[in-house]
Amino acid sequence: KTLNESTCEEPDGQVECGQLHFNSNVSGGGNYTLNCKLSDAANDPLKTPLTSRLRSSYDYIIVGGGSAGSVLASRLSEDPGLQVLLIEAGADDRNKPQLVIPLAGLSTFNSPLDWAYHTMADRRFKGLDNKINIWRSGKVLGGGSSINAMIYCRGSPYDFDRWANYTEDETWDYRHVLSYFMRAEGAQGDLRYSAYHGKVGPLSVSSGANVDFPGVFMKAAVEAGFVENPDYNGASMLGASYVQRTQLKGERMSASRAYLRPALGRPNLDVVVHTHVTRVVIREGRAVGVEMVQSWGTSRATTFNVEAKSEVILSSGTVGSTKLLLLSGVGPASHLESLGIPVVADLPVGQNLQDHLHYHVNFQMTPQIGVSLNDFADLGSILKYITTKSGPLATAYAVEAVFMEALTEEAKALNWPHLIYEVLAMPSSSAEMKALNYDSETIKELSHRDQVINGFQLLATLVHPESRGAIYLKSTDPFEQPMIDTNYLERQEDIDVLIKGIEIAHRIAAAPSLQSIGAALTEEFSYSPCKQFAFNSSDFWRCEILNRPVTIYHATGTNKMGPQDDPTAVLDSELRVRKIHGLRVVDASIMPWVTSCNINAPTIMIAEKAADMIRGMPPLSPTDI
Ligand SMILES: Cc1cc2nc3c(=O)[nH]c(=O)nc-3n(C[C@H](O)[C@H](O)[C@H](O)COP(=O)(O)OP(=O)(O)OC[C@H]3O[C@@H](n4cnc5c(N)ncnc54)[C@H](O)[C@@H]3O)c2cc1C
Repeated sequence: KTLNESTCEEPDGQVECGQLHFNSNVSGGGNYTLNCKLSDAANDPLKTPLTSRLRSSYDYIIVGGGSAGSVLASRLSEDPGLQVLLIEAGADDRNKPQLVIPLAGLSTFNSPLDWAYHTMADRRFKGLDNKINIWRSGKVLGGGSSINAMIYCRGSPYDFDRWANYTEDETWDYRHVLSYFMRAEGAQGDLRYSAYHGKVGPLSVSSGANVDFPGVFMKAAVEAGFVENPDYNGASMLGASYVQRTQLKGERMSASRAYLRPALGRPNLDVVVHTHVTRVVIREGRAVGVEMVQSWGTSRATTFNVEAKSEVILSSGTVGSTKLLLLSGVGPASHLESLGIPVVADLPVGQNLQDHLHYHVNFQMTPQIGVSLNDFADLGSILKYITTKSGPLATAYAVEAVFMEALTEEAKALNWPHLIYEVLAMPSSSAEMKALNYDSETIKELSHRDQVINGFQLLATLVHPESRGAIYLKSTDPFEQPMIDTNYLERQEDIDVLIKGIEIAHRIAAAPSLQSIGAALTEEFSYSPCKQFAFNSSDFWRCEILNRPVTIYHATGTNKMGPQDDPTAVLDSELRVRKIHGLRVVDASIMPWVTSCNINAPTIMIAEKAADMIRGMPPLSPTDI
């Protein structure tokens, strides 16, 4: 069945455009094809492909048009006196309905719009195919913000005060960064009335439920001891809240859509896509430009060099920026020497890797309320979305509420959660487990989940991991994926927090409101690798957690900023690469510690703040509420 008419077209005739396919197998319903005419499908003057119109030099070259790069390109090009070039390895994001209809973003996984980085095998992760994780990562304008779950969460004030303390730079404290969060934000609905939210910024943030489901969860959370919190980005993070989403009127608001698109017509901003930067050119301790390879459609790859008069800014994401620094001779000397790369600066690039992991606790329930798995792809939902831009297709990948829990009195006083529960209004399925790279044996053993039509998941998330991983190069080939040693769960403390998280998830499910709708664990048995342990014992959960750790794609920290005298820091607090002139990193990799929540909002804040630093403007005045 075809539901609408398409006007979408890709400039190079590549696929991905205009159509979305929904398969509603569970309900026995048909296959639906949605041809989209999108409100944002304007004829923006994006320059594709790379042409002779490119200049030989720019004041600023930004590598990577993701969350941070989109903000920087927009803010720096506000100054008509500056020539700015933004280089993106992935595709143009316009005319792609899967990047607009919120739930449809899931279809980008393992597509050409996803770098799909493979981590190194870890023999402890027996339930994962080849014992690896696959890190989703947007290879498209907007980067992660074009494919992410759209949860808008800034983090705890303490996160930023801790950064400021460590870097000895007070402009990173909460009061200062709050001004940048607010500059970025264009709050919608009730959020507009809060003093903690920005009203006129480009990044739209919406709140409120899309399905009937979460009301009962909020009630259950309160019964289980959480306070109801109207705004986790407000006075306190802790408690149970409806999720806030980077969306406008039911459509995804990526950083590209918010920042880059309105800037595309500026004569001083050039943007190229399908163009992969292979190296930063560094001469006599100064970054003077970049080398890049362009491959467009079937055309032959071409190598170009472009010069930077002022700075090269790496916004290629935690994996991409780390890889580029290493390829350019900036990194641990012994590692670079082992690959024969001349050492330009011996710095701890790639170390301090941190990520957020979670454990899915799966529940079934009697089908009295809310949505079922069928509802996410059925004709009713599609029509609801088309007519009202709401319903299951508008959810943040089915996350409708979040509960945040601090485990100690000290953390409670700091407003600093140890655990976050994302409440997923959807039961697990083989398709989901496959996307998480569970191995076929595990999927087979858990295949009874496919029979659960009404259910939900509590994603217990470890917020402050103690374990640290690292990223290295496998070779000097710029197109080869790097080695990502996640080192997940190396520290017992991390496992202990997740076990506690599972306990609390059970407590929430035991609350009267959820019991009244028949909430029960989807499985109460030990699957093969953990059979030697009694179900529900700590050893059992430890085994489960270690067997298949699941990331929520929050890799950070590999190019951390720090104080001048700290040999573990790659950048100074103005995000300049130490020992090199004219080179900065501005993206999620700069965080010394991962924030207490999802990382898109803080990455956008970092780029907003960096734009002022780069332009030599004073920081925004602190906000005191
Ligand atoms: C599936 C998924 C779900 C997520 N859910 C959420 C969520 O709900 N809420 C939240 O806050 N965060 C979420 N995140 C995390 C968040 O979106 C990212 O951490 C954030 O986008 C990182 O921004 P960045 O600018 O550091 O990097 P990116 O946004 O990844 O940008 C890097 C850009 O650089 C480009 N690039 C890389 N290498 C090169 C090169 N050599 N040459 C040229 N270009 C290059 C990439 O293609 C990309 O466009 C999620 C992430 C994923 C993948």
